[in-house]
Amino acid sequence: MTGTTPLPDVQGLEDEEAKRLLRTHVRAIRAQHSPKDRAREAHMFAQHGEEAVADVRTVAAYVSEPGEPDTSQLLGALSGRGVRILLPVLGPGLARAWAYYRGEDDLQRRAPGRPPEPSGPILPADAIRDAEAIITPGLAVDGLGTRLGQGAGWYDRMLALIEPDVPTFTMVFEHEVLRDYLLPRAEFDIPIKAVITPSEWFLLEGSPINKAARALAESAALAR
Ligand SMILES: Nc1nc2c(c(=O)[nH]1)N(C=O)[C@@H](CNc1ccc(C(=O)N[C@@H](CCC(=O)O)C(=O)O)cc1)CN2
Ligand SMILES: Nc1ncnc2c1ncn2[C@@H]1O[C@H](COP(=O)(O)OP(=O)(O)OP(=O)(O)O)[C@@H](O)[C@H]1O
Repeated sequence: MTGTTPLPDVQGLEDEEAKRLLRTHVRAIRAQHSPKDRAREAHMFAQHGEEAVADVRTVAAYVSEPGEPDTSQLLGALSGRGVRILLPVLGPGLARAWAYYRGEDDLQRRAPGRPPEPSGPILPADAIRDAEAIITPGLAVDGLGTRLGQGAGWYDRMLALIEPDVPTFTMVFEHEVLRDYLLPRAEFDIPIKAVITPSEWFLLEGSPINKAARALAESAALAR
C-alpha cells in the first residue's frame, strides 16, 4: 500500500494467486490496527457514509467483522434517520440472501466464521434491487473501481443483479485506495463507482485517482 508497507509484487502471477497474496497483505496490516483507532474511524466512516448515500430510503450495507471498516456507527446513524438497511444473510453453502437491520442487539452470529446477521425474515438475493445505494466491504480498491473482496465472490454475484445506475460504494481504509496499482480484474469482477474512507467519500469517475489508473491501464496495454 502507499506509505510504509509496499504491496507485494504480483507481476506475472495468475489472478487468483495475485489476489491471494494481496488479501494476506491487507489482512496482516488490518490485524495491527488498534481498537482505539478503529472506534474513532467508525465515527468517520459513519459521517462520510451518510453523506455518500444522501437521502436514500433503502440501502444495502454489511455488518463489519473485526478488522474491517467498522459499520456499527453508520448502521445506527442511517437507521436513526429511518433508512431501511438490507444486510447479508448467508444460507447453506454461502447462499446469498438479505434481511433488514433491526438494531445492533438483533445482530447475531449464526455460525462460526460468518458475520453477524439480523434475525428478521430472509429475503432472496434479488432483494438487493430494492436498494438505492449499495455499500460493499472490501480489502482494497483501485482507481478503476476494481474491488478486492474477502474472496467468496458473494458481492460479484450480487452486483450482477442491480441496475447499472445504482451507486455502489466500497468502504476501505485510506491506504487501501490503490493510487498507482491496478488490481487483477476477472470477467466476473464488477467495478464499483465510489469509495468511502474515514476521511472522505468520492466518485471514482473523473477523480484524479481514476485518471491516473486509466493512464496506467493504457500504458500496460501498450506494453503488451
Ligand atoms: N462483514 C462482511 N460481511 C459479508 C462479507 C464480507 O466480506 N464482510 N461477504 C463478502 O463476501 C459476504 C460473506 N462472505 C463469507 C464468505 C465465506 C465465509 C466462510 O467460508 N466462512 C467459513 C469459515 C471461515 C473461517 O473460519 O475463516 C464457514 O462459514 O464455514 C463466510 C462469509 C457477505 N457478508
Ligand atoms: N458472477 C459470478 N458467477 C460465478 N462465479 C463467480 C462470480 N463472481 C465470482 N465468482 C467466483 O467467486 C470466486 C471469488 O471471486 P473474487 O476473488 O472476485 O471474490 P471477491 O470479490 O474478492 O469476494 P466477495 O465478493 O465475496 O467480497 C471466483 O474465483 C469465482 O470463481
